[in-house]
Amino acid sequence: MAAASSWNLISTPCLNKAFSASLSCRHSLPSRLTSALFHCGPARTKPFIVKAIFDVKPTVLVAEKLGEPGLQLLKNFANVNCSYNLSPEELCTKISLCDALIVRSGTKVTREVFESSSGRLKVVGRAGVGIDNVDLSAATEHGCLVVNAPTANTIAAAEHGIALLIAMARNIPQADSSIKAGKWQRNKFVGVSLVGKTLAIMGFGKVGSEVARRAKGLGMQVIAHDPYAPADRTRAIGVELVAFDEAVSSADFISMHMPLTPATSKMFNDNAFFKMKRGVRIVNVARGGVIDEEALLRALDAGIVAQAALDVFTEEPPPNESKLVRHENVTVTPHLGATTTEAQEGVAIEIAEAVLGALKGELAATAVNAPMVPAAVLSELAPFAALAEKLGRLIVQLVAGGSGIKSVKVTYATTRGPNDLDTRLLRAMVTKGLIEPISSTFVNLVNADFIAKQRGVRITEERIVLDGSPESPLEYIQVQIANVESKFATAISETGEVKVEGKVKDGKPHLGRVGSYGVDVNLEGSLILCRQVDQPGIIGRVGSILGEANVNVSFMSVGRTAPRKQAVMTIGVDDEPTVDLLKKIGDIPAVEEFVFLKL
Ligand SMILES: NC(=O)C1=CN([C@@H]2O[C@H](COP(=O)(O)OP(=O)(O)OC[C@H]3O[C@@H](n4cnc5c(N)ncnc54)[C@H](O)[C@@H]3O)[C@@H](O)[C@H]2O)C=CC1
Ligand SMILES: O=C(O)C(=O)COP(=O)(O)O
Repeated sequence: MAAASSWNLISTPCLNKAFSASLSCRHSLPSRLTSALFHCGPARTKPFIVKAIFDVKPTVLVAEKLGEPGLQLLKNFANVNCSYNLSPEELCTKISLCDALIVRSGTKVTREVFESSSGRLKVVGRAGVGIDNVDLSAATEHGCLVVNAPTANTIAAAEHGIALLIAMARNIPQADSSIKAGKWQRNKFVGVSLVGKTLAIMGFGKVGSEVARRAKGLGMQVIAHDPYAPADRTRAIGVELVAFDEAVSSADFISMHMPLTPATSKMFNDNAFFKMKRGVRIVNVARGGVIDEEALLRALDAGIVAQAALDVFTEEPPPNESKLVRHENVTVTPHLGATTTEAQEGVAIEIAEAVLGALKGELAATAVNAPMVPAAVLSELAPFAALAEKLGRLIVQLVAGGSGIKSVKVTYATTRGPNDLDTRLLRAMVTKGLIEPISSTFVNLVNADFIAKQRGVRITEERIVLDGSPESPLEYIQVQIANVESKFATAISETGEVKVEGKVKDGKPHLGRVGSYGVDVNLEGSLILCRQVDQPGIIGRVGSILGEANVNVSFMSVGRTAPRKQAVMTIGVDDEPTVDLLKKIGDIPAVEEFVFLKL
């Protein structure tokens, strides 16, 4: 049966030259999958679009054991090739014939895998949560979507954490081995009680919070450390959010539940063990790499750590001779956190649906590097998406710190009815533009809403319906932030919000209004916005200050209320002016205020 599908991906890659070149070539593939790839622009903030038409069934390579219900779903739509235990070379060979790949934690999806796919691989499905075994940058650079199954194994992992906690505290694995070896050692295996003890949950996400709930049920005092968790979420289940040092120094038990990232890699090192209570007990069902395993061994030998229970290891499987694994105070399981019948069925269905949805061009809710949107919507909205992001990026820089951004309104002026204008992409792009300059978290189009919510930013949308031909999806987009001060008072509208408005002009994002002032500039490079008394010579003076400092002006526009009253000058600059240079502009007597903005 022929399955036709169009496939589209928006992302924000750092495009290098080689990548640009590889994106713009056409691939001639055995499955008659044709792909056309084109850029909307070279910058990392601009989306790129991938479109592929399947005229035969897509092929899905399942490289690790997946639950049967998921396999059945896949088989209804795709050719499914289950090949387990592939060597890295075998995976690279097979991948060039596959449109999607499904893995668990045991397969490393490296840059070489994406390179070997020669552009055919469109989706990688991680049948589980942690995506540290997938090279996300390489995936994005190769226009490949990565989706995961973030919810179905939460309870299994939390239950395994609790199982390890109790088994460790009561020496169950050691006692089991002892009795099977023909011994009866009732005095050797004296355990420790959990009730009343302090458990520090490191990483208060889905698994961490479920472990916390269960530990409270066991009568433990639970504290948590998570730099990104909102305090009201921890408070809701009676858990106190504390700093890292406080968590590790006051805990009797520590349980890891953060992802493995460059920031969490070897977070538990000699320094961290040094701060811990003597006799602390550690559980790790997150990732081996969050612990410096050699440091843990030292801490065990020194008696700082009394016991450890580990489901995960830096290298899996760990070397046979691993001193850590063989340590008498260490309990180990072979990465079993997600391995229950229920979780594996759930994960298989969750990942099969995500991969199939992606192959069909649907918006992927569990995308970890980029979302998918229908082809037609995407190509039509691409320039407006770039505009939306630029407006977000611009307005957030106009806000003066202190009061926090809580309420953002995005207004779309359109001739289209609600069913003919899908604004999800535009809202996500405004959000991305708003959040990225103020957040250390990487924001992609999928997590943008979530991160905004996490930061307490409410984004509302409104339409202004215009008369006219619905040929163009939008006339203009307005973004307003209420209840904040502005660094540039001119940006405050008559109704008191910081406001910017833009449109797409000649296919490019264009700024049309700042506060109540009309302006007329392309949204590219960097901008100086300057309000001055409208009088002869100001433009020339600003121009020569910039010129003398070798700052190249790309464009300039002036909007004014009335002759000789106030005017707003917008200057596009190719180079970043120094603070001293900006001060010179500010020192011009007619200049009332100015702001420098990076787009
Ligand atoms: N052993 C197993 O079989 C399983 C292991 N896992 C591991 O558990 C991890 C957590 O899973 P979920 O709870 O579903 O993910 P999640 O994304 O819901 O939670 C992760 C939490 O870690 C926090 N975090 C990030 N950086 C941190 C840092 N530097 N310090 C403290 N907290 C930090 C995040 O803010 C987030 O709240 C996964 O990334 C995966 O590696 C998950 C499922 C099964
Ligand atoms: O979901 C996760 O992050 C896990 O660690 C589970 O891994 P697995 O799918 O069992 O190899």
